[in-house]
Amino acid sequence: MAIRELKVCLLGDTGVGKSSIVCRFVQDHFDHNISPTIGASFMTKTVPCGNELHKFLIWDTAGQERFHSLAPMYYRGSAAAVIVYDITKQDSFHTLKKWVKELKEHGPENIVMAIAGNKCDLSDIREVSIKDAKEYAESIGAIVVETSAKNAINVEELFQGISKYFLPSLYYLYLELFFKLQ
Ligand SMILES: Nc1nc2c(ncn2[C@@H]2O[C@H](COP(=O)(O)OP(=O)(O)OP(=O)(O)O)[C@@H](O)[C@H]2O)c(=O)[nH]1
Repeated sequence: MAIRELKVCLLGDTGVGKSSIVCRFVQDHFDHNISPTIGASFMTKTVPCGNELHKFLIWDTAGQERFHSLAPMYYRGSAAAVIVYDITKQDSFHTLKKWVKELKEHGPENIVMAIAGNKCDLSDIREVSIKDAKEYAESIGAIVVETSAKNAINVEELFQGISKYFLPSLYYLYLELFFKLQ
């Protein structure tokens, strides 16, 4: 099976749960006392998608403002960016919009953008509505999903959504099938 490597970076305010999403996805684990990321951290996970394997090379960046200038090192060359906000913090949704603007101005052309509204287990104290998030995502052509790293909601789906963008076109699938049948 062919392996496709996909560099993915996570961006967003400090404390929105970027590291927790990665930890849930890669290790299926949640740590209540997780420390803020310093600089960035790197993890990988390989998942099947269609007739190939996708190896995610995941760069989890630090959300604290003092690390902002490092971000281009991680989004440069990325196939996709997961931009995370906390559904209980309107400010974090504002920061997400700033990241989208930066990606559009300085990020790779055609980067796939996926928005994750994290901490959906705290939906009773939400400050950002699903409607607002969906409208915004649609306006920039991004995938959007509400996640909970804590309760393992939609984390797999978030990365599956990214994976689908990189499936070979149907044409190539048919071609492959045709030659296999010869
Ligand atoms: N209730 C709830 N808490 C969460 C969730 N995800 C993360 N947290 C908590 O939010 C806090 C921050 O999580 P992190 O994963 O460190 O956030 P981060 O975005 O990586 O933060 P930086 O590394 O500073 O950029 C921690 O106390 C987590 O336990 C979630 O889905 N639900």
